[in-house]
Amino acid sequence: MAKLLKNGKLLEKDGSLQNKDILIEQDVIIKIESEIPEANHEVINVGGNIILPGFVDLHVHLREPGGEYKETITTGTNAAARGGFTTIAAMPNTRPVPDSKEQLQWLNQRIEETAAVRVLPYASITVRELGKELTNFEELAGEGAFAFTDDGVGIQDASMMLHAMKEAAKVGKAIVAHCEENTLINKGSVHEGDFSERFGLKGIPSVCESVHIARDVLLAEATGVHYHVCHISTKESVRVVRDAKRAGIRVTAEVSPHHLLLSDEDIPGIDPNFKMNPPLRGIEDKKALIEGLLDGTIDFIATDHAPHSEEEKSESIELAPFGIVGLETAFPLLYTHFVEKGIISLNELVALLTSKPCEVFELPYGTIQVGKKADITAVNLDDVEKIDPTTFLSKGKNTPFVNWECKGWPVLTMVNGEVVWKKGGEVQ
Ligand SMILES: NC(=O)N[C@@H](CC(=O)O)C(=O)O
Ligand SMILES: [Zn+2]
Ligand SMILES: [Zn+2]
Repeated sequence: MAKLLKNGKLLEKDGSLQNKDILIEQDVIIKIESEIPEANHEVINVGGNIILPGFVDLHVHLREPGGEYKETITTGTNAAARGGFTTIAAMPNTRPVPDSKEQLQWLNQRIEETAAVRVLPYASITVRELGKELTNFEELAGEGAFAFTDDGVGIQDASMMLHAMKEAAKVGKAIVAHCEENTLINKGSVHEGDFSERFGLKGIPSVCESVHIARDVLLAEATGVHYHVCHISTKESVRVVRDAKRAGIRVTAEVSPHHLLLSDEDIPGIDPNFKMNPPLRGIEDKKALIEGLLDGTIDFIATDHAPHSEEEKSESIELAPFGIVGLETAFPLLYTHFVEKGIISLNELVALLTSKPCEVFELPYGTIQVGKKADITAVNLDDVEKIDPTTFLSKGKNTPFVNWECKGWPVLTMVNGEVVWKKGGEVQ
């Protein structure tokens, strides 16, 4: 039976909201009109809420295999569905790492059996992400690797990166880079700046990230590969990416909601729920990230959802792992702090979470159109709620945004024509 989404308001390109019904046959949108008769369709009433393309998050840690106590493919994708995300890309810093055909086959099978939303698996650049030996890019691409990354660690060796880029270019895949120079980390757990000085903590300097980006854009120029920068965080990094784009180098970048919303000035005290990699930088960095997002230097937003157990996050600031969760709070936070405050339009925010990442990685998702997959998120823009980690479907409760009051919460998420989540918490 075809499904009919009724009573939804579609966000048009000019920013206006139009009452539209959407007819879905199997997993595809077959008709969008102001009034489609109910006939014998299965009617899904979206109750006057706004209808958006399902959100796309190309930077998510699902932790399975090996870290199931932090998150599983099931819990992580349920969290994605609750956050309105219909397609996510899974980072490979798992145990084992998807660095071989067999591991990637296993992962794809597991995704097929247990994921609530579409999951695109990354493969690693180096074997076990150890930075010593390249993986077999051709084999991994053949097995459906979305792109290549060693997220969690930087590629230290320039010649390793050069060879990785050449291999990635050959198979037509991107190199997605966690940029961190090990000799500059300084054993820090926060940004090297006012906060680290005030609290007498070791700090990670901005150059720890930006020197890798500067090196890599030149390597990207030499190889012609699509080079994508993960979780960009410093003003110098933004400048390097801007200049590289101007020079015609094929570089793209993502930024996380937390780096757009917070700087080290906002850290209330020593608290591992404010510890992530890269760290929250200075206020000038935050401003540069927003400016970079507005002028197109930064291409899209990705959460870097990084769940950890409460036990791990209760360790000292030095010992607690880096990372915070993001899937269930991204849209309400960004809507409240950027759209409601008039910094960007709703259309722009939605594009940064949907069509932009899809354009960058040539994915056929991220828009609501006849003939496309029915990946749809309905959002109640008037709903005001406080962020409460005890309600998260993610196993990870590690967020710095506890009790933040936000407006604009997802109410229904559909992937491939199937409702996978509905407000009230019930997972479909
Ligand atoms: N971002 C983080 O702070 N942590 C990530 C690793 C990463 O994204 O580099 C993790 O896997 O926990
Ligand atoms: Zn990373
Ligand atoms: Zn990450």
